[in-house]
Amino acid sequence: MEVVASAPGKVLVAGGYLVLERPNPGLVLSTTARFYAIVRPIHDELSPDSWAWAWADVKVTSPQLSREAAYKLSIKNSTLQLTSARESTNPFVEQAIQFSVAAAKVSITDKEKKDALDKLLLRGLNITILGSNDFYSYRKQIEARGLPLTPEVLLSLPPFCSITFNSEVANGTGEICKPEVAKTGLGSSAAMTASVVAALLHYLGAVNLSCSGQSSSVTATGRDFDFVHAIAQSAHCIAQGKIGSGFDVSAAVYGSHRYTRFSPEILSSAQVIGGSCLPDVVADIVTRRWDHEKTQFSLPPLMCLLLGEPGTGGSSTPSMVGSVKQWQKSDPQKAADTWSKLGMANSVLENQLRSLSKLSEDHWDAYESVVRSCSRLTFTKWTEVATNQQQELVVKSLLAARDAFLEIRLHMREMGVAAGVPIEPESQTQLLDATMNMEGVLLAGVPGAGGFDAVFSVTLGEASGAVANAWSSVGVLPLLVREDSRGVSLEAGDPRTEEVSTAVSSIQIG
Ligand SMILES: Nc1ncnc2c1ncn2[C@@H]1O[C@H](COP(=O)(O)OP(=O)(O)OP(=O)(O)O)[C@@H](O)[C@H]1O
Ligand SMILES: C[C@@](O)(CCOP(=O)(O)O)CC(=O)O
Repeated sequence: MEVVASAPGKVLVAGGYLVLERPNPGLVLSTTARFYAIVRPIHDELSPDSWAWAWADVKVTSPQLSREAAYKLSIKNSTLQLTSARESTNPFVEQAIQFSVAAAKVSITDKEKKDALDKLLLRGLNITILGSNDFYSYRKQIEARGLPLTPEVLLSLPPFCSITFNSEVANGTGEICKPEVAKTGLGSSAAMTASVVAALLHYLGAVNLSCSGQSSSVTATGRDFDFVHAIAQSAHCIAQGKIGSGFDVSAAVYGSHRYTRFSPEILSSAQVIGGSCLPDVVADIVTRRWDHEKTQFSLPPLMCLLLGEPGTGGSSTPSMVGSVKQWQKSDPQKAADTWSKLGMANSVLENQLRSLSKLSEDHWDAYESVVRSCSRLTFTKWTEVATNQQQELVVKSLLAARDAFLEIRLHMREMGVAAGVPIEPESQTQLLDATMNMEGVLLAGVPGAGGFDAVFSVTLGEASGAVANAWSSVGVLPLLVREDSRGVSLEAGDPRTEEVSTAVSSIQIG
């Protein structure tokens, strides 16, 4: 028996910083970048005396990092004891395993099912973790080989490539920092945690994700997704050592949506965790009223999310968040004013995108013809394409979404200047302005907390190709990632064999 579950990476297109405080929403799009967790037993058979065992074997393999960690899992407490070298461990995976096993035990109360669960655990857990290439930055290697910064070069990489580490850097005190994986900022820890939790909870029989894979996770079988979310969010916060807004975990579980954060108090018991009481902590977490909100939201049809890596790297979300919070304290009036303007502009953007989705449903022909025509024109000419009332509505909404986004960018820049952090630094402003002035570009901005690391654009029709070419020509690497609104999902098998069979069938067809 083998279970494979996957969870996507995210892009926060609006609501950065504000989403940290309830009830401000964030608009988060999930992507084609996915983490996969494969769970299977270590032992085929249970030995007759196994009922007396107190510990089960756990093996975690990360082929891309050439890492393997071995543990003993306490059947009673659901806690892990490491039996291999410390270097190969990962706090997100460890917490995901402990929380999932404890959650399965808490949720399964039937005596027979409980015995079956213990038997399954005693056969050991063999967990393999794989992350799509899109989570990692290949910019430096591409540059070092003198290759062009194009999506085609990224496409030529084998799937689930080995991951290279950033070179070791000495910090100010002269000590060498642990090398870090070069990432694209899609939320690898959240996607990884959600995929491991989903695979384990399904494998252990605590949830059934099999009927939900195809449908929108925001509405599909609510209870199972909510259960995966509560466990993944708890494990992620404990592993990370802090409680963020959680939009990354939420997107990994539910897919694209409009997110309002959970109340941090929900995790108060988990924060005072002392190994042995994990089952009590999990029992508490799963009975809490999780008050995060997720409302259906995704890009309207014929719109494309594009991401680029400018390669100037270097911003750090925690310190940017810290500086913004500091500024809120030191200048509360100005901060409240900026936040209120940002909140309004975020809401206008959301409403215009919703209107566009609605227009596409109600008047598809008008919608399609306007979007296709606008995709070939700069925004200054968009009003000229409308020839009837419905088409005018589409153009009006496109332009209003653009204006709202320009306003969001303006206030994000103001906030950056006031807080002394580069939320939309000058180099990004130039790139984003140039991008927003190209044919068929609706939006271009910095995702999430902003900074130098990444840019995104939402383009109309087929315009993304020209934007990607323009980015390549100015040294911005266009990534292969697109929006995919699916959240956690069960997979038919190991994605490495899937990739091979798809490649083989495409060769045969070709
Ligand atoms: N393919 C992989 N297999 C196993 N572990 C991985 C893999 N890729 C990344 N990791 C681990 O995942 C964790 C990512 O955590 P980190 O806090 O760096 O990410 P993040 O801030 O969520 O990422 P991002 O920059 O993508 O938003 C690290 O512990 C890293 O070692
Ligand atoms: C600043 C913040 O709102 C967004 C951070 O987003 P990202 O990790 O840069 O994608 C922080 C948060 O919501 O946890």
